[in-house]
Amino acid sequence: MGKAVEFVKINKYFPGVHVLKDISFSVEEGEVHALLGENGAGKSTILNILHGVYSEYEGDVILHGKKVAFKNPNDAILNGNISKVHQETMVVEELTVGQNVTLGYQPKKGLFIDFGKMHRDVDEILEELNCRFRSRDIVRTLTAGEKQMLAIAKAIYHHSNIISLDEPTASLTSKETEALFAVIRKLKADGITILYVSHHLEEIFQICDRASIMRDGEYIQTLEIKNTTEDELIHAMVGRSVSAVASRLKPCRAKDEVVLKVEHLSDNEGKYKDVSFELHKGEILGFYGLVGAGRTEVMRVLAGADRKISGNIYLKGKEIRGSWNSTKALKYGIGMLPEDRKTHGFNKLDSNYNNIAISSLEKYMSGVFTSDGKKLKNAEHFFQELDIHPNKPDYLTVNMSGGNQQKVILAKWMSTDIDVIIFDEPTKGVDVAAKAEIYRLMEELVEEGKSLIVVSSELPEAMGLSDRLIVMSEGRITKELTDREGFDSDAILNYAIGGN
Ligand SMILES: Nc1ncnc2c1ncn2[C@@H]1O[C@H](COP(=O)(O)OP(=O)(O)OP(=O)(O)O)[C@@H](O)[C@H]1O
Repeated sequence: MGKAVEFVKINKYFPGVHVLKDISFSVEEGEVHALLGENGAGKSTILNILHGVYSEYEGDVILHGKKVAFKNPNDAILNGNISKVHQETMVVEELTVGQNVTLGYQPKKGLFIDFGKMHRDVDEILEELNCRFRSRDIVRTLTAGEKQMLAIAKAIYHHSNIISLDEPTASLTSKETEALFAVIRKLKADGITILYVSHHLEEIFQICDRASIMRDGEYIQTLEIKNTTEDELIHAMVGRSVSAVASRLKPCRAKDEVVLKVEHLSDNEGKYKDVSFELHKGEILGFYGLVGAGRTEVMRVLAGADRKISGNIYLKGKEIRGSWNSTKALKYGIGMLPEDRKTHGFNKLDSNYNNIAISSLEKYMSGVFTSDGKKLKNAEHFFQELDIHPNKPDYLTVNMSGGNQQKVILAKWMSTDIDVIIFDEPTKGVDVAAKAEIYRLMEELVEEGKSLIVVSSELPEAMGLSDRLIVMSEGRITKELTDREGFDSDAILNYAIGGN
C-alpha cells in the first residue's frame, strides 16, 4: 500500500500566532489514522489545510503521490476525492436525505433533476452503510447519529477515498457510536483511508491502526496502536502522565441546606415530565441519561434560557414567580455552562476578557464605565489557573480551539458570584489534561460552598464526579441514587433505558 496523505513541512500562521510548525507525517492508504493532541494542538487546523478550508499555508500536501492545493472544500471533494465529516453535520433540515447527499450534484435527465435515479443511487449507499433511514426521508426527522451517516453517505456519493472524521461521536449515543464504528471498519475494508480526531482514547484503541500526535503546533510522533498503552499515548500528547478518570479527592458531605428545589416541572411537548428534585449547598448532583432523556431541556429552564411551562422552582426557599429569563436567573444566583457552547456560551464578536467578565460587570466598574484593565487582570488570573492556550486574554474567543473555549466559559462562571452552576456536558471536546483540571476546579467550587449540577452522557464521568446521581429516561426521573459508594454502572444503565 502507498501513502494516501503526506504532509511535508507544513507551517501555518494566524495573525500573531504560529499554529503549525514544520509538520511532516504521512497516512497510509486504507488505514484508520488518529490525530491526537491537547486542545489547541492544531488538529483541526491541519485537517482544514488538507480539506481546502485554508488555502494559505507553507509546505506541501501530497495525496496518493501528487501535490495538491485545494481552493476550498468543494474543490477538495470534487477534484481530490477527499471529504470531511463535521462534528455537527451541516444539513438542510427541510430537504430529503437524497437532496442533501447530492446537493448541487444531482443526476440530471436533460435539464431537470432525475429524482428517481437520485433516490435509487442514495438508497443503494444507505443500504450499504446499514442505515435504517432512506433517501426520501426528510432530514429534520433524523437523529444526530443518522445525520452523521448522511454525511458519510455524501462522501461516498462523491467517491471520496479519504474521509476525515472530526470528533464524530461527540453527539452520538453508544448504539450510534457502535454503528459508526461498523461503518468505519467497512470503509477500511473497501480500501478507504480514514483520519480520525477524538479525545476519547478508548475509541482510538477500538478502531485506529496508528496515531500521529501533535503538541502545541508541533508533530511529536506516530505510534502503532496495537503496540501502545493508553498511558504512553497520554504521555506523548501531554508530555507527562495524567489520570483521565473522573474522581473526587474529597467527596463532600453536603449540607442540609437546600439551595434549589424543583417541583413537578413539565413542558407541554413531553420532553420532560413531572421532574422534581433538590440540590443541596456544597454538593455535585449528577444527571445521567441517554441522548434525548430530557436533561438539557430541564437545565435550560432552570437557567432561564427557556420558558417555564408548569411546575415550581425555589431558589434558597424563595419561589420564582413571574417572568423567568437568564438575566433574572443570574440575579437569583444560577448560571449554566451550556452543551452547545458555540451558539449559547459566549459572544462571538468579543474577546476572551470581555466574555469572561460579561456576567459580573459590576465587579469591573471604574466610574460609570467598565474598566478594560480590571477585566484583563481578572482574565489573566484565570488563564493561568486553567492553563488556557494560547495565553491571550485579548484574543477573540471564537478563534480559540474548542476545548479552550470551554475553559473560557468556565472562567466566566468562576468569576461570577453565583450559588448554583449547571454544567451541561462540561468535558465535551475537552482533552485529557484539561478534563482533569476541570474536575479539580469543580471540587474547588463545591468546597467554596457552591452547588453544582453536572449533566453528563459519559457514565464514568457522572459516577466519578457526583455526590448524588439522578437518572432520567424519556423525560422522567427514573432513579435518584444517594450513596456514591453504591453507584453501580449496570443498574444505572438500566434506569437510563427506563428499567427499574
Ligand atoms: N481563525 C483563527 N485565528 C487565530 N487563531 C486561530 C484561528 N483558528 C485557530 N486558531 C488557533 O490555532 C491553534 C490550533 O487550533 P485547532 O483548532 O487546530 O486546535 P485543535 O487541536 O483542533 O483543538 P481542539 O481539540 O480544542 O479542537 C489554537 O491555538 C487556536 O487558538
